[in-house]
Amino acid sequence: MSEVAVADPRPEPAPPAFRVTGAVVEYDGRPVLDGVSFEVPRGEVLAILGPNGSGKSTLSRAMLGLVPLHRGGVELHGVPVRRFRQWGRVGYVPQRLPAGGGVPATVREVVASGQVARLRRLRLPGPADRAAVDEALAAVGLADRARDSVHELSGGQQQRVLIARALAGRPDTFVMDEPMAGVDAASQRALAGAVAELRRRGHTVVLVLHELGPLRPLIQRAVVLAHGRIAHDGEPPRPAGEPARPDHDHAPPDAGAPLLAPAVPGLEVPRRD
Ligand SMILES: Nc1ncnc2c1ncn2[C@@H]1O[C@H](COP(=O)(O)OP(=O)(O)OP(=O)(O)O)[C@@H](O)[C@H]1O
Repeated sequence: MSEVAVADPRPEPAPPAFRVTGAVVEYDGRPVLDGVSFEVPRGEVLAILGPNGSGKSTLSRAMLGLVPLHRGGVELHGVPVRRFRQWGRVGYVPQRLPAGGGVPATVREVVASGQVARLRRLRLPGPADRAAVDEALAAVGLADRARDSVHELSGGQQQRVLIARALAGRPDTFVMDEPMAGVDAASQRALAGAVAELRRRGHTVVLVLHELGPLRPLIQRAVVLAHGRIAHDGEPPRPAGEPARPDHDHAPPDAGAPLLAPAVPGLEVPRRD
């Protein structure tokens, strides 16, 4: 009897959120990324670390197609970045709020702008979109600042606005470029709470960081750059003297849970009076 080919009932494993292969970026003929290859599986919280000028920001921007590669390739969710169209799945948090050319914008307006990739053309935001903005503001502890001008906020609070803007589009893949740099302690706690919630939900988060700081317990893996190359890829580096600890995975992801106040336990938001 001849054998009949039976389709494998197991679904194809999902492609990694990011696949970077032999990435080379040059400025003025000088390589600032020099053959970088790694993958970020879906649901991983990964830190890109390294000294000043090692290429961290360049790598994070190249992962989103914001910096052209001289050689190599980047795939997002299995699609070459140049052909990738599902930008509603991706939330990018740049280092700083763009100056905005003096145009006044409220916190709520900036956060709502994060939904542009999600909203189809000519469709006005509906109640679900407004609820997503409220939820994003609450997740970073800025619900009571929604009507204020972003330019009245501290640097740390503006950083929280940028994170809320990324959350508002309800993406499942985040790239955050130094979200903790120059940020006050309350905002650091708020940001760590928001990242903890993203991890709990099983989202993919890539963070460019100078140091792990309060995010340390949340980071599952670190890629350390030196002179544009990967010097380490694995367990996050521990501070000198700290013993190795067992795997610190927490509760399994829960995609249905609300992204609300528990993300920021006991947070005190500085008031502007
Ligand atoms: N647009 C640019 N034109 C020329 N050189 C650049 C440009 N952007 C970055 N560089 C250079 O590329 C190198 C890597 O910069 P990058 O910002 O990626 O490093 P980084 O590790 O993020 O540094 P930092 O921690 O200081 O932000 C640096 O030497 C930087 O001066």
